[in-house]
Amino acid sequence: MAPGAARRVSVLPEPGPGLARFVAERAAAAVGGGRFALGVSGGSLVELLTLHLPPAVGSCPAAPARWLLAFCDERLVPPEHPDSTAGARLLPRLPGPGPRVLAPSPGLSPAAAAADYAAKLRQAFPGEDVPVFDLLLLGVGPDGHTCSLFPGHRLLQEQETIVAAITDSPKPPPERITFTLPVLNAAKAVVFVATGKGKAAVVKVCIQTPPPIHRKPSLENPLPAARVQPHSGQLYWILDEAAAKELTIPVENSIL
Ligand SMILES: O=C1O[C@H](COP(=O)(O)O)[C@@H](O)[C@H](O)[C@H]1O
Repeated sequence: MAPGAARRVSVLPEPGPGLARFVAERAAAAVGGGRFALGVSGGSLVELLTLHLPPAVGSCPAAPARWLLAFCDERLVPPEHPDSTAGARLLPRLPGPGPRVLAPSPGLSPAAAAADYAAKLRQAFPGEDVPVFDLLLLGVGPDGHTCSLFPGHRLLQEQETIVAAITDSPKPPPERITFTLPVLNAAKAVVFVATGKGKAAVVKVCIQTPPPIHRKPSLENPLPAARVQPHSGQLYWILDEAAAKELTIPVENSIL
């Protein structure tokens, strides 16, 4: 952990409703100061959100109309493709009026899509070198990737760009764009969500292996998800029992 950063690990029988309530509470707290900037990853997480977020955020002051919703990574496929996160069913299900959505523009090359999305972010976060999200919701793959940052990939070293293009993703589809670690680590709060026994081993490595603070991180270690240590924000892991089954540390049974 970065000095000063708080981390909580919660194991819930059904993470979806707890996660949705958590997002609603964060939204209600943040909109007092203006808007609620939320970043969402893809994969199983967006499916959980599609089911559980809409009923949790219908009422003011958590209402999505005051949100800025962005995608932490996106697979470069047409919006109607099942791999598209922005094209997933979440957005139409949120109660209206909907959030302001920042999504990568379809039909561009990976490099152009990354530059275009970075420009949209810069416009939405004026005056901030690195956009500071109120909350980022992230997943983790069984290999330890998060967003489209994969183990051993050179993008883990990226410090200048806020959105990077990847054309050799080991997980299909190969062309994607992704927030870089500086954006993930600038957030006020980051929540990792992992479910299922296929995530148990990587969850244990990410949560229980201390970061090698005594030396510059190598390409291989720590895993991408374990490199997310918000500088001054909070870090949460929300797990179901299967994903938590290899943990040997004390965990909480609530998130709020
Ligand atoms: O490819 C991706 O994978 C990760 C993990 O997805 P999951 O389905 O195993 O939960 C996801 O967080 C990321 O956004 C996505 O592009």
